[in-house]
Amino acid sequence: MKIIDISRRLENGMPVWPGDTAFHYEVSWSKAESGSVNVGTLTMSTHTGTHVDAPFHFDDDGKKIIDLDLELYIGPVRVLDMTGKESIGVKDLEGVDLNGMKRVLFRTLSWQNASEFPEKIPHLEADLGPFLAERGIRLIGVDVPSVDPIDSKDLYAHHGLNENGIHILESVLLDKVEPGDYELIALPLPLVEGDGSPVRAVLRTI
Ligand SMILES: N[C@@H](CC(=O)c1ccccc1NC=O)C(=O)O
Ligand SMILES: [Zn+2]
Ligand SMILES: [Zn+2]
Repeated sequence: MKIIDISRRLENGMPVWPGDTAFHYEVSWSKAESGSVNVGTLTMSTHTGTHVDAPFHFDDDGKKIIDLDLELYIGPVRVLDMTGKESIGVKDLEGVDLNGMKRVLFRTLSWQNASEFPEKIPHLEADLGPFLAERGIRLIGVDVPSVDPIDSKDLYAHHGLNENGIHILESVLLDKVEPGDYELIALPLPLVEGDGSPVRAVLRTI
C-alpha cells in the first residue's frame, strides 16, 4: 500500500485567489527569545491550497466546516481523466462507470504552472449536480481552485452541487496520479465558524 500526497504545498509566496489574503508563516516567538521553543504564526485564507468548501462559503444559511460529515472525506474514490476539457458536464460522463462510488476526483491537468494562480480553468456544468447525485456521488474533487469559472459571481456549479447534497474539494494535485480507484483521506480542520478549510489530502493505493 502506497500513500500519494495530493496536497499543494503551503509556503510564503504561494498563489492565492486574486485579491485574497496572502499565505504567511513566520516564527513569531523564536527559541532564542523564548529560551525553549520556536512558535509559528499562520495567516491564511480558508481557500488556500488544497481545501474543502463548506456550504456557508456561498450560502449564508449553509453548513459551516464543523457541521460537515467526516465520513465523506475518508473512503473509496474514483479518479477520472478529464484532460483537455474546457468544461465538464453530463456529456463527459456518459458511459463512465460510477457504480457504488460516493467520491470522484476529476483530473484535468489544466493548472500547469503551480507557482502561478490559473487565469482560466475548466468549470463544472449545471447539469452535473442532479446527474451525479442520482448515481450516489456525495463528494467531488477538482485539481483547480474552483468548480466555477474564476470570474463567476453566481457560482452555479457550487450551488448546483450543494442543492444535490454533493460536497466540494478543490485544488488537489493530481499530476502524478493515474486514473483509477483509491482510498481518499482529506479531513477538514475543526473550524467552528469555517466557510472553508485547508486539508491534507492523500490517496492510498488499494
Ligand atoms: N469559490 C472559490 C473561491 C472564491 O470565490 C474566493 C476565494 C477567496 C476570495 C474571494 C473569492 N471569490 C470572490 O468573488 C472557492 O470555492 O475556492
Ligand atoms: Zn474554495
Ligand atoms: Zn469552491
